[in-house]
Amino acid sequence: MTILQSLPIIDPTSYLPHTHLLPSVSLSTSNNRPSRSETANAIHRACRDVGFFYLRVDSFLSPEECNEVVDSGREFFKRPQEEKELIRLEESDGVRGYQRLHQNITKGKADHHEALDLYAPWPSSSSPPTASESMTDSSESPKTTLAPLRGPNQYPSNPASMRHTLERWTEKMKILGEAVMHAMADGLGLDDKEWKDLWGLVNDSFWVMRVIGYPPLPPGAEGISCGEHKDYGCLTFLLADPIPSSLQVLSTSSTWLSADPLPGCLVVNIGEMWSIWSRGLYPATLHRVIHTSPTYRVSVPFFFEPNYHARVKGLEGARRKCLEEGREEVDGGEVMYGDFLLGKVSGNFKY
Ligand SMILES: O=C(O)CCC(=O)C(=O)O
Ligand SMILES: [Fe+2]
Repeated sequence: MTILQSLPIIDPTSYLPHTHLLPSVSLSTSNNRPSRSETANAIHRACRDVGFFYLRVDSFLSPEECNEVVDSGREFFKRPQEEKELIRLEESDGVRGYQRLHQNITKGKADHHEALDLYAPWPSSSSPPTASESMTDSSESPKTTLAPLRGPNQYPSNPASMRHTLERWTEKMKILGEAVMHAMADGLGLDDKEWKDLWGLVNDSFWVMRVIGYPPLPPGAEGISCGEHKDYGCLTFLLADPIPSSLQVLSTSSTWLSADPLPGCLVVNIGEMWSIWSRGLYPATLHRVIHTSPTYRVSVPFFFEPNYHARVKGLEGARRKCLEEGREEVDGGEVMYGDFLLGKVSGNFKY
């Protein structure tokens, strides 16, 4: 098995609509980028062998717009605690809004970070709550009458531009989501009809965005900045400030690799829904954050997820690919993404 010292770098330019490329990327320079088949093959290897990769986005995102997102988070976290608490989770549906330091729990342990969590608007066409969608019987339930995930997003008043900055970022991430999904479908060898079917499961993504602030871990303290976990959904696009050695990824060779930010790149990883679609060929990778450097760290993961009501199960194309590569397929069953997500978020916070 190859021991990877660092994460692969994938350039999705050939899958991005030309109209969305930066003006500085002329047709001639975009022709120097990898072809669709080169990108698709590279993404297949990255998803199969590592589960994490760098996505080179310098043809699509300017350094200024990336900095603006991180800077707005940094500004927000500097505001007085009482002001941040005005938009705490409990003011909405218990999952949208500001969470204070240690409010997020991973595997029973409090994480040393604060955050602002946002979700796609609740799908208007959806049916009334089912029993599995209610967490009102939990002793940990927030003091809110709104069912989880059904409340409004909450935006800070300071900085006032943050809402607009994050909404613009969301639109960009959705375009990137389509490009990377398409490259993955090609990498897996799906035909056109199979790609369209897959796209139909993510074309109204129930996305999630977190703006996370990490104070340094106190020296010698027990605890972790963000506990070891797999992401729940489809694809995570992580934008982080340049502080190295914070995010760590468990490689298939069982060593922790540092996924340090690279200029012009986002860090991307695949979540559990891709693990099911790919029949285990693309395992969702364990990762964690241990932030000991003395500088306050800001990261902004955008989770490009399936549609809320998408039914996710192993793809036929993945079965063919497993056979072709002589790999055993893993049956991950079938889940309704929204149910799966609710099961996860309802245990995430201490109120
Ligand atoms: O802050 C990071 O680098 C990663 C955060 C993360 O893994 C998550 O929120 O799922
Ligand atoms: Fe994560």
